[in-house]
Amino acid sequence: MKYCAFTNSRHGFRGISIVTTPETAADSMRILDEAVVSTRNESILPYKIVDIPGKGKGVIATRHISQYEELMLDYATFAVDISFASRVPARTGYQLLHLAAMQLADPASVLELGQSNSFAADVLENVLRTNAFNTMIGEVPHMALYPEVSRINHACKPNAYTRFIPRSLEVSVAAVRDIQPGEEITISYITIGQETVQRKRALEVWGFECKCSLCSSSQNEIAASDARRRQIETLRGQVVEAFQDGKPFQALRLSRQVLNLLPSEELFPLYSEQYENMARAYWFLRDREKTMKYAKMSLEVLVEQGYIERVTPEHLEAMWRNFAEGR
Ligand SMILES: C[S@@+](CC[C@H](N)C(=O)[O-])C[C@H]1O[C@@H](n2cnc3c(N)ncnc32)[C@H](O)[C@@H]1O
Repeated sequence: MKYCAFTNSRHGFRGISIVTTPETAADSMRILDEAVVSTRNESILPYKIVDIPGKGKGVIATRHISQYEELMLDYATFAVDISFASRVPARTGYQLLHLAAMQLADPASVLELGQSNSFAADVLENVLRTNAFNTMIGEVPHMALYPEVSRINHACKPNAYTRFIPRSLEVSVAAVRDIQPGEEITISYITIGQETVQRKRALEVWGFECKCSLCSSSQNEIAASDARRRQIETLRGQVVEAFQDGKPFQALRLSRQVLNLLPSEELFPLYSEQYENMARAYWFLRDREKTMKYAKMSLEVLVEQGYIERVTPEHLEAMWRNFAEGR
């Protein structure tokens, strides 16, 4: 398999270099050939990058940020085909990675990102292992670096979340809840809502011991949070079983219990799922009015969270289809 370093200086804030196959490059004209140029006024950004004790650099809010407000927009500057490392001899691989970085107008925007991986033999391998997010370019999995998002530390009860747009290798960060000036902005690097043991296991690939506020709280608080998370997971599973057993009233009751527990763990991304479950239950009970009410509530959460622009008849029809087909 042949890999090359392709660069487009007119992509996002800093241009982009992609180490990939010529086939993937040919399928990625939008990213590699078109100008996706964004400018911004740095002086009005609602955050700044600072040193955070015990975590290297991090991002803090410089003003109040409202729930679901978009607080950061970033573009991938560097991307590498995931199969590259296993298919190319190490030395050739490192050379190509460095060539790709040097083709950028500002190689330091990549080379100076955080490095905390103890197994990496090269600076760019370290940067990738410490900071990259998985993303698809066309149909092919790649690792991608978003220099500013890369400065956001992980928290197990994060106050922000990422929304990726693979088509343009763009990512935006929005607030899970209101964020106060001076508060550190955090995202979750792993699936949200897991208990301590599962989180530790999932974070092993990142190679750091989590020092977020939840993991640094007292044993009692950690145990209480774990118990609530366990209960939420159990109830979510029971909702699915209730539908499988044809028990919509039970599903309704369980979904309400999940909804009551979500705020204590700040698991706002799960609201939409539970409102959809309630719509599904009322659909089985042939209550058209309530089906519509909860279907709309489910979709309105997605609008607020910035995943869709508005609730359309097509969204609702897709939901009815899913209910009818048991999906
Ligand atoms: C994507 S980078 C985040 C920005 C990084 N702190 C920097 O200085 O550029 C990920 C690295 O930050 C550190 N980090 C992130 N979240 C952390 C946390 N909750 N506790 C301790 N270290 C953390 C770890 O070294 C991790 O490998």
